[in-house]
Amino acid sequence: MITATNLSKVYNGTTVLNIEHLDIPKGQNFGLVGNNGAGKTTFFSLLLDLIQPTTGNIFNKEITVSQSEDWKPFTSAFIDESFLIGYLTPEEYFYFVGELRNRNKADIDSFLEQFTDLFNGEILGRNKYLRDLSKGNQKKVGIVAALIGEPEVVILDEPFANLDPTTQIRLKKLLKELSKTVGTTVLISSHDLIHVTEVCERIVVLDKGLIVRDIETSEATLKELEDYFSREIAEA
Ligand SMILES: Nc1ncnc2c1ncn2[C@@H]1O[C@H](COP(=O)(O)OP(=O)(O)OP(=O)(O)O)[C@@H](O)[C@H]1O
Repeated sequence: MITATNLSKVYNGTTVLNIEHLDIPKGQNFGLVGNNGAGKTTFFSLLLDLIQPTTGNIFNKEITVSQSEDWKPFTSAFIDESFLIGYLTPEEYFYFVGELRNRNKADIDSFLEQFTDLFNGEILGRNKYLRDLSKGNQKKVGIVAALIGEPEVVILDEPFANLDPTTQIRLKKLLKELSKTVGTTVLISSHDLIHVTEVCERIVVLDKGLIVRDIETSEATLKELEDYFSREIAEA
């Protein structure tokens, strides 16, 4: 579904991402982990054509994302709050995204019913602008909006950050079901090794822009990741 070849991004002479080859098959629940500055957001930004690669290409369903917009109808993402529109209420924002995805208000209203528990009475019908919601509630809106219109590819940067424990548990279930029952290709990044190993069937570790681990998730994965990330502490 998604392929990166010879993909690199260089800022001021520093290579922040360098991926020789990466294939993410359709329907995979794919997790990206790595310390601060490892290149996770850079990879997602390239995939969404928010930045241009220095070298190489990234293909979404064989479409070169930097050269064609044909991937947009089946791809959605929530990277950060800049994806939201602060002066809209959540309802207005969901309807707006719905229009982009050819869904009318009635479609959106019925789509939103499944998120009543997740919203916990704090999102809909409150007449609050998105800019006035808490960080966690903004994130809920962004993630749910990214699911409007049954996208084939969903990209979420740090989806668990700022969410309360109950919402994290609900979100994990939701993300697992997305790939299992609907066949959505789900890409997430996370600093939470427990969440990412629970949700993702494959985990790639980035270190200074390089892929240093590519793991099919198993019972041993959490320990393997914890060992990997504690190695520097152990060496010191
Ligand atoms: N516009 C830019 N100009 C210069 N350097 C940049 C720019 N954008 C990102 N970088 C650098 O690229 C590197 C990778 O950043 P990126 O945001 O992809 O990391 P990340 O893995 O998402 O980190 P975090 O876990 O902190 O979110 C960092 O060193 C960052 O400073």
